[in-house]
Amino acid sequence: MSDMRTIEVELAGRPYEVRVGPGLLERLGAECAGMLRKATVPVITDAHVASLYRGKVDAALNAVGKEARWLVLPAGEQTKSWAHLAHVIDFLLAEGVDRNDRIVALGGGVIGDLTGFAAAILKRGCGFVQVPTTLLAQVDSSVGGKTAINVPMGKNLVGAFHQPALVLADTNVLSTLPPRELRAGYAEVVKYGLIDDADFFDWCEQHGPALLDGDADARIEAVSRSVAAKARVVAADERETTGTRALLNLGHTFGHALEAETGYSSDLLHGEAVAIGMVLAARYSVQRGLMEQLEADRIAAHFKACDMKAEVSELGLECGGQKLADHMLHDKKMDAGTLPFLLMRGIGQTFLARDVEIGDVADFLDGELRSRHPAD
Ligand SMILES: NC(=O)c1ccc[n+]([C@@H]2O[C@H](COP(=O)([O-])OP(=O)(O)OC[C@H]3O[C@@H](n4cnc5c(N)ncnc54)[C@H](O)[C@@H]3O)[C@@H](O)[C@H]2O)c1
Ligand SMILES: O=C(O)C(=O)C[C@@H](O)[C@H](O)[C@H](O)COP(=O)(O)O
Ligand SMILES: [Zn+2]
Repeated sequence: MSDMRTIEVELAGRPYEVRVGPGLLERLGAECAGMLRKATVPVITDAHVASLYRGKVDAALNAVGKEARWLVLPAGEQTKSWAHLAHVIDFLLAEGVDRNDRIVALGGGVIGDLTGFAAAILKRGCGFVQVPTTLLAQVDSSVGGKTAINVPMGKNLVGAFHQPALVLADTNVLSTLPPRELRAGYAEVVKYGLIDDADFFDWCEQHGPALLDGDADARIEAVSRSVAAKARVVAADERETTGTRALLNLGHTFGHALEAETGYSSDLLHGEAVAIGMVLAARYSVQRGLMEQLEADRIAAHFKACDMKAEVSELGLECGGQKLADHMLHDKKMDAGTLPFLLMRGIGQTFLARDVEIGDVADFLDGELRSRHPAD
């Protein structure tokens, strides 16, 4: 398979591989055969993914003498909940899963985050394999071991760091992903360019539209470059203690507040919120005199060129800036009453600022919620 790429996540004593390329799903059994100790393999997925890929996964496991045992959950962000976590745990216990077994998370970030969290707490931790099927999950959520559910107080507020044993990202499955989901995932691709790789942002400007239109090579390139970027950050700061991993949160303090305000509904997908959040982070950086207006305009223009929303004013929210700022107080980066914030000195120059006043962010958001930008 010449298009196959392997990226290693180098964690001391616990390294694992992320394999990226077309056709990995058909080879699922063979790719992880050495890790599957029993004849049955629990596979957690959602209803959309099951309807598309259950047959392929059954065949791939049968080919190595294994049988998939399925738990099919409803699709969507609301599934990252206490109720579904309990459902997964009860299923795994009924399946007799031991600590040394590996369970499979087949789906997008919702299934990966939920299954990963269940794996973290089942018998104090069992192994799991991530088989991400959305662009977002392939470039971001399947790698790095952040697992979580949402609670009424906020996004991902209950979870654990628990690394997968292996990640298999079959880029062919992206062909069935709805265009809106593809674009949401693409926001997290652009994020890596904005954090510390201006050349990759240039690449996104050149190849992003083709990637979204179905260019298979561009997809493999984007997934593997994104995974390599994330793997470097995770290896440097696995548990987000030094500030390095916090860079991956660019746009998320704004984004999570928008998701909370829209009730984690399908009106606003995580990646859509992050795209708008990164534009807001860039504009707030401009307002603070850190970044050139032209650079922030370039980011918003790129999302618009990809038929993505870049303006918070387009969401039609009825709240003011203070309400969004209130959601931010539940951000996991909160530290003794202050909120470290990801700001930018330019494209590829993101940093963690520790002197941001929440009231100032609320005022800035008031302006953005009402504003129409010149490129609109
Ligand atoms: N753990 C992390 O580091 C991390 C990183 C980024 C995002 N996240 C989390 O990931 C979640 C979002 O993940 P997502 O965008 O993958 O959403 P998702 O899991 O809800 O998947 C999006 C939709 O696509 C469908 N789908 C999945 N694969 C498909 C395919 N190949 N073809 C057709 N349809 C398919 C799903 O059924 C679902 O309806 C959020 O909860 C976010 O917080 C976590
Ligand atoms: O892996 C990370 O670290 C990230 O921050 C990746 C984000 O894209 C992702 O949405 C993550 O779940 C957000 O983390 P949180 O700690 O803010 O919930
Ligand atoms: Zn994210």
